[in-house]
Amino acid sequence: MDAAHITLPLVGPRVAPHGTPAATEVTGTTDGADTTESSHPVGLASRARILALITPHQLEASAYVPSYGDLLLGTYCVQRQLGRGSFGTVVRARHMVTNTAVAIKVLHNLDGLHLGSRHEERAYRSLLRGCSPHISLFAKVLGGGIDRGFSCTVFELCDMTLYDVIRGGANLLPLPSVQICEIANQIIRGVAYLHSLGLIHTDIKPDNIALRRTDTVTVRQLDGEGVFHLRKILASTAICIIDLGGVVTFKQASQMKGLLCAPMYRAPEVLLGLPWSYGVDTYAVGCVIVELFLTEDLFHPEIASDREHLTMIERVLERFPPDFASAIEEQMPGTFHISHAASVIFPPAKEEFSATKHAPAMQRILEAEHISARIHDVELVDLLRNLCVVDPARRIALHIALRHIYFDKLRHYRHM
Ligand SMILES: Nc1ncnc2c1ncn2[C@@H]1O[C@H](COP(=O)(O)OP(=O)(O)OP(=O)(O)O)[C@@H](O)[C@H]1O
Repeated sequence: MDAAHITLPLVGPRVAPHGTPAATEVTGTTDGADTTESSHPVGLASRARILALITPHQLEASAYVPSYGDLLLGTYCVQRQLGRGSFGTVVRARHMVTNTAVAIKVLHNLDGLHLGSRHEERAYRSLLRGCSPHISLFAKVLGGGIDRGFSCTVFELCDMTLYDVIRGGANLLPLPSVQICEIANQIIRGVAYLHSLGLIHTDIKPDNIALRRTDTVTVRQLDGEGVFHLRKILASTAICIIDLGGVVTFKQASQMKGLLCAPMYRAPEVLLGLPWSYGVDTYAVGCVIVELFLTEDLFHPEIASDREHLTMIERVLERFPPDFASAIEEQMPGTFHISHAASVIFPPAKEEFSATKHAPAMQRILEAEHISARIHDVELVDLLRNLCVVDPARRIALHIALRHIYFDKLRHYRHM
Protein backbone atom coordinates (compact mmCIF):
# COMPACT_ATOMS: atom_id res chain seq x y z
CA MET A 1 0.00 0.00 0.00
CA ASP A 2 2.82 2.41 0.82
CA ALA A 3 4.11 2.53 -2.76
CA ALA A 4 0.71 3.22 -4.23
CA HIS A 5 -0.73 6.69 -4.78
CA ILE A 6 -4.39 6.55 -5.64
CA THR A 7 -6.41 9.24 -7.35
CA LEU A 8 -10.13 9.56 -6.83
CA PRO A 9 -12.52 8.11 -9.40
CA LEU A 10 -13.52 10.51 -12.13
CA VAL A 11 -16.96 11.86 -11.52
CA GLY A 12 -18.70 13.36 -14.52
CA PRO A 13 -21.77 15.52 -14.84
CA ARG A 14 -25.12 13.79 -15.03
CA VAL A 15 -26.06 13.17 -18.61
CA ALA A 16 -29.13 14.59 -20.28
CA PRO A 17 -31.75 11.86 -20.77
CA HIS A 18 -32.04 11.99 -24.55
CA GLY A 19 -28.96 13.84 -25.85
CA THR A 20 -26.72 11.94 -27.72
CA PRO A 21 2.26 -2.16 -33.24
CA ALA A 22 -0.05 0.98 -33.08
CA ALA A 23 1.23 4.52 -33.38
CA THR A 24 4.70 4.91 -34.79
CA GLU A 25 6.86 7.63 -36.27
CA VAL A 26 4.59 10.52 -35.44
CA THR A 27 6.09 13.95 -35.12
CA GLY A 28 4.19 16.83 -33.64
CA THR A 29 4.17 19.58 -31.10
CA THR A 30 1.90 18.85 -28.17
CA ASP A 31 -0.29 16.03 -27.03
CA GLY A 32 -3.19 15.79 -24.67
CA ALA A 33 -6.85 15.53 -25.46
CA ASP A 34 -7.96 18.21 -23.10
CA THR A 35 -7.83 21.60 -24.69
CA THR A 36 -9.06 23.46 -21.65
CA GLU A 37 -6.35 22.32 -19.24
CA SER A 38 -2.63 22.69 -19.76
CA SER A 39 -1.58 19.83 -22.03
CA HIS A 40 0.57 17.03 -20.74
CA PRO A 41 3.36 16.18 -23.14
CA VAL A 42 2.02 12.66 -23.45
CA GLY A 43 -0.16 11.04 -26.05
CA LEU A 44 0.20 9.94 -29.62
CA ALA A 45 3.33 11.87 -30.57
CA SER A 46 5.28 11.30 -27.39
CA ARG A 47 4.26 7.64 -27.23
CA ALA A 48 5.62 7.31 -30.75
CA ARG A 49 8.82 9.16 -29.83
CA ILE A 50 9.29 6.80 -26.89
CA LEU A 51 8.83 3.76 -29.12
CA ALA A 52 11.39 5.16 -31.53
CA LEU A 53 13.94 5.69 -28.75
CA ILE A 54 13.81 2.41 -26.88
CA THR A 55 14.71 -1.11 -27.87
CA PRO A 56 12.18 -3.98 -27.78
CA HIS A 57 14.30 -5.43 -24.96
CA GLN A 58 13.91 -2.23 -22.87
CA LEU A 59 10.19 -2.25 -23.59
CA GLU A 60 9.93 -5.85 -22.43
CA ALA A 61 12.01 -5.18 -19.33
CA SER A 62 9.84 -2.22 -18.34
CA ALA A 63 6.53 -4.15 -18.56
CA TYR A 64 4.48 -5.10 -15.52
CA VAL A 65 4.44 -8.88 -15.14
CA PRO A 66 1.09 -9.83 -13.62
CA SER A 67 0.91 -12.54 -11.03
CA TYR A 68 -2.23 -14.02 -9.52
CA GLY A 69 -3.09 -12.37 -6.20
CA ASP A 70 -0.78 -9.38 -6.64
CA LEU A 71 -2.33 -6.29 -5.05
CA LEU A 72 -2.48 -3.24 -7.33
CA LEU A 73 -3.12 0.25 -5.94
CA GLY A 74 -3.56 -1.39 -2.55
CA THR A 75 -7.12 -2.54 -3.26
CA TYR A 76 -7.29 -4.52 -6.49
CA CYS A 77 -6.38 -8.20 -6.44
CA VAL A 78 -4.97 -9.29 -9.83
CA GLN A 79 -6.65 -12.32 -11.39
CA ARG A 80 -5.17 -12.63 -14.87
CA GLN A 81 -3.78 -10.81 -17.87
CA LEU A 82 -6.41 -9.62 -20.35
CA GLY A 83 -4.20 -8.13 -23.01
CA ARG A 84 -0.90 -6.58 -23.80
CA GLY A 85 -0.50 -3.44 -25.90
CA SER A 86 2.53 -1.52 -27.08
CA PHE A 87 2.51 0.61 -23.94
CA GLY A 88 0.95 -1.44 -21.22
CA THR A 89 -0.36 -4.66 -19.79
CA VAL A 90 -4.08 -4.93 -19.07
CA VAL A 91 -5.13 -7.18 -16.19
CA ARG A 92 -8.42 -8.33 -14.75
CA ALA A 93 -8.62 -7.63 -11.02
CA ARG A 94 -11.19 -7.58 -8.22
CA HIS A 95 -11.76 -4.82 -5.71
CA MET A 96 -10.95 -6.29 -2.28
CA VAL A 97 -13.91 -4.64 -0.56
CA THR A 98 -16.68 -4.38 -3.13
CA ASN A 99 -15.65 -7.51 -5.09
CA THR A 100 -16.22 -5.57 -8.34
CA ALA A 101 -14.26 -6.94 -11.30
CA VAL A 102 -12.30 -4.28 -13.21
CA ALA A 103 -9.69 -4.00 -15.96
CA ILE A 104 -6.48 -2.20 -14.98
CA LYS A 105 -4.11 -0.87 -17.60
CA VAL A 106 -0.60 -0.88 -16.17
CA LEU A 107 1.67 1.21 -18.34
CA HIS A 108 5.26 0.09 -18.89
CA ASN A 109 7.59 1.67 -16.37
CA LEU A 110 9.22 4.10 -18.79
CA ASP A 111 10.00 7.71 -18.08
CA GLY A 112 7.89 9.34 -20.75
CA LEU A 113 4.91 7.07 -20.20
CA HIS A 114 4.23 8.10 -16.63
CA LEU A 115 1.77 10.71 -17.75
CA GLY A 116 0.23 8.36 -20.30
CA SER A 117 -2.51 7.16 -18.03
CA ARG A 118 -3.30 10.76 -17.11
CA HIS A 119 -3.71 11.41 -20.83
CA GLU A 120 -6.28 8.63 -21.08
CA GLU A 121 -8.11 9.86 -17.98
CA ARG A 122 -8.14 13.40 -19.35
CA ALA A 123 -9.47 12.19 -22.71
CA TYR A 124 -12.27 10.39 -20.85
CA ARG A 125 -12.96 13.51 -18.81
CA SER A 126 -13.31 15.50 -22.06
CA LEU A 127 -15.98 13.00 -23.11
CA LEU A 128 -17.79 13.36 -19.79
CA ARG A 129 -17.87 17.10 -20.27
CA GLY A 130 -19.78 16.59 -23.53
CA CYS A 131 -22.78 15.75 -21.31
CA SER A 132 -24.10 13.11 -23.65
CA PRO A 133 -25.54 9.60 -23.25
CA HIS A 134 -22.97 8.59 -25.89
CA ILE A 135 -20.46 8.44 -23.03
CA SER A 136 -21.86 4.94 -22.40
CA LEU A 137 -20.17 3.87 -25.65
CA PHE A 138 -16.77 4.22 -23.94
CA ALA A 139 -15.23 2.10 -21.20
CA LYS A 140 -15.72 3.98 -17.93
CA VAL A 141 -12.55 5.20 -16.20
CA LEU A 142 -12.99 4.38 -12.51
CA GLY A 143 -9.74 5.76 -11.12
CA GLY A 144 -6.01 5.41 -11.27
CA GLY A 145 -2.69 5.89 -9.55
CA ILE A 146 0.96 4.89 -9.42
CA ASP A 147 2.00 1.56 -7.96
CA ARG A 148 5.68 0.58 -7.61
CA GLY A 149 6.50 3.02 -10.39
CA PHE A 150 3.82 1.68 -12.73
CA SER A 151 1.14 4.07 -13.86
CA CYS A 152 -2.26 2.37 -13.55
CA THR A 153 -5.72 3.27 -14.85
CA VAL A 154 -8.77 1.39 -13.61
CA PHE A 155 -11.49 0.75 -16.19
CA GLU A 156 -14.85 -0.92 -16.11
CA LEU A 157 -14.37 -4.50 -17.25
CA CYS A 158 -15.61 -5.43 -20.71
CA ASP A 159 -16.16 -8.98 -21.78
CA MET A 160 -14.48 -9.56 -25.11
CA THR A 161 -13.07 -7.43 -27.90
CA LEU A 162 -14.32 -7.59 -31.49
CA TYR A 163 -10.88 -8.96 -32.36
CA ASP A 164 -11.67 -12.04 -30.26
CA VAL A 165 -15.22 -12.29 -31.63
CA ILE A 166 -13.99 -12.14 -35.24
CA ARG A 167 -11.53 -14.92 -34.46
CA GLY A 168 -14.31 -17.18 -33.22
CA GLY A 169 -14.26 -16.38 -29.48
CA ALA A 170 -17.41 -17.53 -27.63
CA ASN A 171 -18.66 -19.24 -30.82
CA LEU A 172 -20.78 -16.28 -31.85
CA LEU A 173 -20.11 -16.41 -35.59
CA PRO A 174 -21.66 -15.65 -37.91
CA LEU A 175 -23.30 -12.74 -36.12
CA PRO A 176 -26.89 -12.17 -37.29
CA SER A 177 -26.96 -9.31 -39.78
CA VAL A 178 -29.11 -7.16 -37.49
CA GLN A 179 -26.50 -7.52 -34.71
CA ILE A 180 -23.72 -6.47 -37.11
CA CYS A 181 -25.88 -3.47 -37.95
CA GLU A 182 -26.41 -2.65 -34.24
CA ILE A 183 -22.68 -2.90 -33.50
CA ALA A 184 -21.76 -0.82 -36.57
CA ASN A 185 -24.27 1.83 -35.52
CA GLN A 186 -22.80 2.06 -32.02
CA ILE A 187 -19.20 2.27 -33.25
CA ILE A 188 -20.15 5.08 -35.61
CA ARG A 189 -22.13 6.88 -32.89
CA GLY A 190 -19.24 6.61 -30.43
CA VAL A 191 -16.56 7.82 -32.81
CA ALA A 192 -18.90 10.53 -34.18
CA TYR A 193 -19.30 11.71 -30.58
CA LEU A 194 -15.51 11.96 -30.19
CA HIS A 195 -15.39 13.91 -33.45
CA SER A 196 -18.17 16.24 -32.30
CA LEU A 197 -15.89 17.21 -29.40
CA GLY A 198 -13.00 17.90 -31.77
CA LEU A 199 -11.17 14.68 -30.83
CA ILE A 200 -9.68 11.98 -33.05
CA HIS A 201 -9.19 8.46 -31.67
CA THR A 202 -6.33 7.50 -34.10
CA ASP A 203 -6.33 3.80 -33.18
CA ILE A 204 -9.69 2.35 -34.15
CA LYS A 205 -9.32 -1.40 -34.66
CA PRO A 206 -11.28 -4.51 -33.56
CA ASP A 207 -8.99 -4.89 -30.51
CA ASN A 208 -10.12 -1.49 -29.25
CA ILE A 209 -13.85 -2.15 -29.39
CA ALA A 210 -15.28 -4.47 -26.78
CA LEU A 211 -18.62 -6.11 -26.12
CA ARG A 212 -19.82 -5.24 -22.65
CA ARG A 213 -21.32 -8.71 -22.14
CA THR A 214 -21.17 -11.93 -24.10
CA ASP A 215 -24.18 -13.63 -22.50
CA THR A 216 -26.10 -15.55 -25.12
CA VAL A 217 -29.64 -16.66 -25.77
CA THR A 218 -30.70 -19.57 -27.95
CA VAL A 219 -33.13 -18.77 -30.73
CA ARG A 220 -34.85 -20.84 -33.42
CA GLN A 221 -33.90 -19.70 -36.88
CA LEU A 222 -35.44 -20.63 -40.21
CA ASP A 223 -32.96 -21.59 -42.94
CA GLY A 224 -33.45 -21.16 -46.71
CA GLU A 225 -35.08 -24.58 -46.96
CA GLY A 226 -37.73 -23.86 -44.36
CA VAL A 227 -36.08 -25.86 -41.56
CA PHE A 228 -35.71 -24.45 -38.05
CA HIS A 229 -32.28 -24.58 -36.36
CA LEU A 230 -31.30 -23.66 -32.83
CA ARG A 231 -28.74 -20.89 -32.74
CA LYS A 232 -26.80 -19.14 -29.98
CA ILE A 233 -26.77 -15.36 -30.36
CA LEU A 234 -25.64 -12.47 -28.18
CA ALA A 235 -28.26 -11.34 -25.69
CA SER A 236 -27.00 -7.78 -25.99
CA THR A 237 -24.76 -6.12 -28.56
CA ALA A 238 -23.80 -3.18 -26.31
CA ILE A 239 -20.21 -2.16 -27.08
CA CYS A 240 -17.66 0.14 -25.59
CA ILE A 241 -14.68 1.79 -27.19
CA ILE A 242 -11.42 1.33 -25.29
CA ASP A 243 -7.90 2.77 -25.45
CA LEU A 244 -8.15 6.54 -25.53
CA GLY A 245 -4.36 6.68 -25.16
CA GLY A 246 -3.82 7.97 -28.69
CA VAL A 247 -6.60 10.58 -28.73
CA VAL A 248 -5.56 13.93 -30.22
CA THR A 249 -7.40 17.13 -30.90
CA PHE A 250 -8.14 18.28 -34.43
CA LYS A 251 -5.60 21.09 -33.93
CA GLN A 252 -2.86 18.71 -32.78
CA ALA A 253 -3.56 16.41 -35.75
CA SER A 254 -2.98 19.31 -38.13
CA GLN A 255 0.51 19.74 -36.66
CA MET A 256 1.45 16.06 -36.86
CA LYS A 257 2.81 13.99 -39.67
CA GLY A 258 3.69 10.35 -39.93
CA LEU A 259 2.20 6.95 -39.35
CA LEU A 260 -0.61 6.21 -36.95
CA CYS A 261 -3.30 3.57 -36.53
CA ALA A 262 -2.61 -0.16 -36.68
CA PRO A 263 -1.23 -1.01 -40.14
CA MET A 264 -4.30 -2.78 -41.55
CA TYR A 265 -6.61 0.09 -40.54
CA ARG A 266 -4.37 2.86 -41.83
CA ALA A 267 -6.07 5.26 -44.23
CA PRO A 268 -4.55 6.03 -47.66
CA GLU A 269 -3.64 9.61 -46.64
CA VAL A 270 -1.52 8.20 -43.79
CA LEU A 271 0.13 5.64 -46.08
CA LEU A 272 0.92 8.47 -48.50
CA GLY A 273 2.37 10.69 -45.75
CA LEU A 274 -0.27 13.39 -46.28
CA PRO A 275 -1.89 15.52 -43.56
CA TRP A 276 -4.68 13.64 -41.79
CA SER A 277 -7.69 14.37 -39.66
CA TYR A 278 -11.03 12.87 -38.51
CA GLY A 279 -11.10 10.79 -41.70
CA VAL A 280 -8.49 8.35 -40.35
CA ASP A 281 -11.05 7.17 -37.79
CA THR A 282 -13.86 7.05 -40.38
CA TYR A 283 -11.78 4.87 -42.69
CA ALA A 284 -10.75 2.56 -39.83
CA VAL A 285 -14.39 2.25 -38.67
CA GLY A 286 -15.26 1.09 -42.21
CA CYS A 287 -12.49 -1.55 -42.11
CA VAL A 288 -13.69 -2.82 -38.72
CA ILE A 289 -17.28 -3.18 -39.97
CA VAL A 290 -16.07 -5.10 -43.05
CA GLU A 291 -14.16 -7.52 -40.82
CA LEU A 292 -17.13 -7.99 -38.54
CA PHE A 293 -19.17 -9.04 -41.55
CA LEU A 294 -16.47 -11.15 -43.24
CA THR A 295 -15.16 -12.57 -39.95
CA GLU A 296 -11.71 -12.40 -41.51
CA ASP A 297 -9.11 -9.78 -42.40
CA LEU A 298 -10.05 -7.19 -45.00
CA PHE A 299 -6.45 -7.02 -46.23
CA HIS A 300 -3.92 -9.81 -46.43
CA PRO A 301 -2.01 -9.77 -43.12
CA GLU A 302 1.33 -10.24 -44.88
CA ILE A 303 1.21 -6.99 -46.85
CA ALA A 304 4.86 -5.98 -46.86
CA SER A 305 4.95 -2.31 -47.89
CA ASP A 306 2.82 0.83 -48.05
CA ARG A 307 2.89 0.67 -51.84
CA GLU A 308 1.53 -2.87 -51.81
CA HIS A 309 -1.11 -1.74 -49.31
CA LEU A 310 -2.17 1.15 -51.59
CA THR A 311 -2.39 -1.24 -54.55
CA MET A 312 -4.51 -3.57 -52.45
CA ILE A 313 -6.80 -0.68 -51.41
CA GLU A 314 -7.27 0.11 -55.09
CA ARG A 315 -8.37 -3.48 -55.79
CA VAL A 316 -10.44 -4.11 -52.68
CA LEU A 317 -12.09 -0.71 -52.08
CA GLU A 318 -11.88 1.69 -55.01
CA ARG A 319 -9.59 3.24 -57.62
CA PHE A 320 -7.96 6.55 -56.70
CA PRO A 321 -9.72 9.45 -58.42
CA PRO A 322 -7.49 10.95 -61.18
CA ASP A 323 -7.50 14.47 -59.66
CA PHE A 324 -6.40 13.14 -56.24
CA ALA A 325 -3.77 10.87 -57.84
CA SER A 326 -2.47 13.70 -60.07
CA ALA A 327 -1.98 15.97 -57.05
CA ILE A 328 -0.01 13.19 -55.31
CA GLU A 329 1.97 12.45 -58.43
CA GLU A 330 3.10 16.07 -58.57
CA GLN A 331 4.46 15.83 -55.02
CA MET A 332 5.67 12.23 -55.20
CA PRO A 333 6.44 11.31 -58.79
CA GLY A 334 6.33 7.59 -59.53
CA THR A 335 3.39 6.82 -57.23
CA PHE A 336 0.56 6.70 -59.78
CA HIS A 337 0.19 5.90 -63.43
CA ILE A 338 -2.39 8.35 -64.77
CA SER A 339 -4.26 8.05 -68.06
CA HIS A 340 -8.09 8.15 -68.23
CA ALA A 341 -8.00 6.55 -64.74
CA ALA A 342 -5.29 6.41 -62.11
CA SER A 343 -3.54 3.32 -60.84
CA VAL A 344 -0.87 2.79 -58.20
CA ILE A 345 2.50 1.85 -59.68
CA PHE A 346 3.50 -1.48 -58.17
CA PRO A 347 6.24 -2.55 -57.84
CA PRO A 348 7.71 0.98 -57.63
CA ALA A 349 9.44 1.81 -60.90
CA LYS A 350 12.71 2.79 -59.21
CA GLU A 351 13.01 -0.68 -57.69
CA GLU A 352 14.48 -3.19 -60.06
CA PHE A 353 11.88 -5.83 -60.81
CA SER A 354 12.86 -9.05 -59.17
CA ALA A 355 10.43 -11.93 -59.52
CA THR A 356 11.52 -13.54 -56.27
CA LYS A 357 11.20 -10.30 -54.33
CA HIS A 358 7.82 -9.22 -55.67
CA ALA A 359 6.11 -12.49 -56.61
CA PRO A 360 4.43 -13.06 -53.21
CA ALA A 361 3.05 -9.50 -53.21
CA MET A 362 1.87 -9.80 -56.83
CA GLN A 363 0.13 -13.04 -55.92
CA ARG A 364 -1.60 -11.40 -52.91
CA ILE A 365 -2.73 -8.49 -55.09
CA LEU A 366 -4.06 -10.80 -57.81
CA GLU A 367 -6.03 -12.81 -55.28
CA ALA A 368 -7.57 -9.76 -53.55
CA GLU A 369 -11.27 -9.38 -54.25
CA HIS A 370 -13.39 -6.24 -54.25
CA ILE A 371 -15.61 -5.95 -51.15
CA SER A 372 -18.76 -6.15 -53.29
CA ALA A 373 -17.70 -9.66 -54.34
CA ARG A 374 -17.42 -10.72 -50.69
CA ILE A 375 -20.35 -8.83 -49.14
CA HIS A 376 -23.77 -9.36 -50.68
CA ASP A 377 -25.69 -6.81 -48.62
CA VAL A 378 -25.86 -3.93 -51.10
CA GLU A 379 -26.76 -1.34 -48.48
CA LEU A 380 -23.84 -2.35 -46.32
CA VAL A 381 -21.49 -2.23 -49.31
CA ASP A 382 -22.74 1.27 -50.08
CA LEU A 383 -22.14 2.41 -46.49
CA LEU A 384 -18.62 0.91 -46.55
CA ARG A 385 -17.87 2.57 -49.86
CA ASN A 386 -18.74 5.90 -48.23
CA LEU A 387 -16.69 5.25 -45.08
CA CYS A 388 -13.64 3.93 -46.91
CA VAL A 389 -13.49 6.52 -49.70
CA VAL A 390 -9.80 6.77 -50.60
CA ASP A 391 -9.77 10.57 -50.93
CA PRO A 392 -10.24 11.91 -47.37
CA ALA A 393 -11.87 15.08 -48.70
CA ARG A 394 -14.68 12.98 -50.20
CA ARG A 395 -15.10 10.63 -47.22
CA ILE A 396 -18.45 10.80 -45.44
CA ALA A 397 -18.63 12.40 -41.97
CA LEU A 398 -19.64 9.88 -39.33
CA HIS A 399 -22.67 11.81 -38.08
CA ILE A 400 -24.00 11.76 -41.64
CA ALA A 401 -23.18 8.04 -42.03
CA LEU A 402 -25.64 7.40 -39.19
CA ARG A 403 -28.47 8.42 -41.52
CA HIS A 404 -27.46 5.85 -44.14
CA ILE A 405 -30.19 3.56 -45.46
CA TYR A 406 -28.27 0.54 -44.07
CA PHE A 407 -29.41 1.58 -40.59
CA ASP A 408 -33.09 1.64 -41.60
CA LYS A 409 -33.32 -2.02 -40.52
CA LEU A 410 -32.67 -0.93 -36.92
CA ARG A 411 -35.62 1.43 -37.04
CA HIS A 412 -37.67 -1.44 -38.49
CA TYR A 413 -36.63 -3.87 -35.70
CA ARG A 414 -37.26 -1.29 -32.99
CA HIS A 415 -40.84 -0.95 -34.19
CA MET A 416 -41.51 -4.70 -34.14
N1 LIG B 1 -11.80 -2.30 -20.13
C1 LIG B 1 -11.32 -3.45 -20.63
N2 LIG B 1 -11.99 -4.61 -20.40
C2 LIG B 1 -11.53 -5.78 -20.91
N3 LIG B 1 -10.39 -5.90 -21.64
C3 LIG B 1 -9.67 -4.78 -21.89
C4 LIG B 1 -10.10 -3.50 -21.40
N4 LIG B 1 -9.20 -2.59 -21.80
C5 LIG B 1 -8.26 -3.25 -22.50
N5 LIG B 1 -8.52 -4.57 -22.56
C6 LIG B 1 -7.73 -5.63 -23.24
O1 LIG B 1 -6.36 -5.24 -23.26
C7 LIG B 1 -5.90 -5.06 -24.63
C8 LIG B 1 -4.91 -3.90 -24.69
O2 LIG B 1 -5.57 -2.72 -24.22
P1 LIG B 1 -5.23 -1.27 -24.82
O3 LIG B 1 -5.44 -1.30 -26.30
O4 LIG B 1 -6.02 -0.27 -24.05
O5 LIG B 1 -3.68 -1.18 -24.47
P2 LIG B 1 -2.53 -0.36 -25.21
O6 LIG B 1 -1.27 -0.60 -24.45
O7 LIG B 1 -2.95 1.05 -25.38
O8 LIG B 1 -2.50 -1.10 -26.61
P3 LIG B 1 -2.17 -0.58 -28.08
O9 LIG B 1 -0.83 -1.14 -28.41
O10 LIG B 1 -3.28 -1.22 -28.89
O11 LIG B 1 -2.25 0.91 -28.09
C9 LIG B 1 -7.18 -4.86 -25.44
O12 LIG B 1 -7.04 -5.23 -26.79
C10 LIG B 1 -8.15 -5.77 -24.69
O13 LIG B 1 -7.97 -7.12 -25.09
